[in-house]
Amino acid sequence: MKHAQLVIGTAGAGKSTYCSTIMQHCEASRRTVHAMNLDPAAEYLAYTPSIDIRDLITLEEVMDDLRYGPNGGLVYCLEYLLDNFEWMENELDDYQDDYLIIDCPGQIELYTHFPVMKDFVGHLQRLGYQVVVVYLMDAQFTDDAAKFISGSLAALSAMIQLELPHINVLSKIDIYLQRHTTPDGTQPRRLGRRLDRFLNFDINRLLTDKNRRGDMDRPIARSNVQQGNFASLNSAVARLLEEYNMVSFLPLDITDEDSIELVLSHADHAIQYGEDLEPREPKVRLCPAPRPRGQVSSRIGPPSRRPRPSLTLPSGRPTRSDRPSPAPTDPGTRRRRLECANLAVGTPQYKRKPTTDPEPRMRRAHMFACLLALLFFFLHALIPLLGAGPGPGKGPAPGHCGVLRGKKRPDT
Ligand SMILES: Nc1nc2c(ncn2[C@@H]2O[C@H](COP(=O)(O)OP(=O)(O)OP(=O)(O)O)[C@@H](O)[C@H]2O)c(=O)[nH]1
Repeated sequence: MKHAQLVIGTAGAGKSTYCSTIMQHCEASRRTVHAMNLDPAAEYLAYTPSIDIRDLITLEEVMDDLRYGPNGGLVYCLEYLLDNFEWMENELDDYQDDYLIIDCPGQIELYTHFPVMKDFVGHLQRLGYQVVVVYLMDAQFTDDAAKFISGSLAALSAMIQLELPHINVLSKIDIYLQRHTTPDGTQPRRLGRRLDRFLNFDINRLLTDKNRRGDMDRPIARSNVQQGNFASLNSAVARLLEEYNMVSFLPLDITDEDSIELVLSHADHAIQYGEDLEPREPKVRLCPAPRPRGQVSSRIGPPSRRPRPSLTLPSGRPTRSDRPSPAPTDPGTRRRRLECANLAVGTPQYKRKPTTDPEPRMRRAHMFACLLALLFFFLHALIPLLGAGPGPGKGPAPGHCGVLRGKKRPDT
């Protein structure tokens, strides 16, 4: 199974930064990920792409040669890519089984109006790729409820147009937190709750909350949502999105490893990444030599499963480097744990023999049943002879002396 993330979003939302952040994060956890740049106008990228549309065509060439404007030129470049998709197939051949992160251009109409991106995804799917869309929206959109609603509608529009598993991400949370932090380093008490309303699209609260001065440095601007000619339309659209639970967001703070992991794990889950991976064989020798105390290889053990982080606000959480390292374990305990781990993965030399072999037990039960049957048979055969005495019609044959029980043989 092949997997890919299609990273889209408004211009400057942080798509390239997201790609580079995810790549670094995966590299650190020894996961192979390759980036593909689909922006023919990109001048600077924060990562090194393995596949780059600029190797095929650039916006500059199109604008110079065909005298197109930047937006028309961009659409032309992507259509040119689709017309020459064999080039892309050749490029993809080098990364057959790898996870791809595809950095897309920032023109939102490519996902909401034109069919080019949908066709591009169709080609990928024909090659066997499972694709998830990661839609990025800048956290500064939360400053204004109207802006936020229109950004959410754009996300919804892309979701409907592309018809793919879809994740919405509120990017640049680090900047958002910084902006709301006072010079003495404290954050307003309501900051988390305020952000939560956007993440869960609790627009009802956004529209009805009183913006008391002093609650926030920057109160949510609601004026253009609740006033003017479009107040009812705005409210209706917002309530529709909220009631049908169509849009929600994950926070992304690129300075917080847990936040990055949260977004990545949602994306992985959406395309079932990792479910077809074979658990790696532990590297253990068949007849392990006794290890000196305290030298236990930490690589041995069952394949570790990353705990799925809960969907909580990243603010104020310690980063991975801040967390205290676990207390050292004594070598004896570690050895016992290692043995347990090896038992759990069924390493041959540690396979425990069943304490009782089932075969002899079965045989014994079988013999016992036979004996019982024989005894039963003999009892049935002997009882009439021994106990019953001559009954009517069952007496000894004439001339037979018989056995007279309890009676003396009459003297003759
Ligand atoms: N502090 C911070 N800066 C960010 C973050 N994401 C992006 N930026 C900055 O925002 C600017 C734009 O980011 P890009 O990653 O180039 O955005 P983009 O969406 O790829 O831009 P286009 O491709 O032009 O649409 C750059 O200066 C980044 O350094 C973030 O999470 N935190």
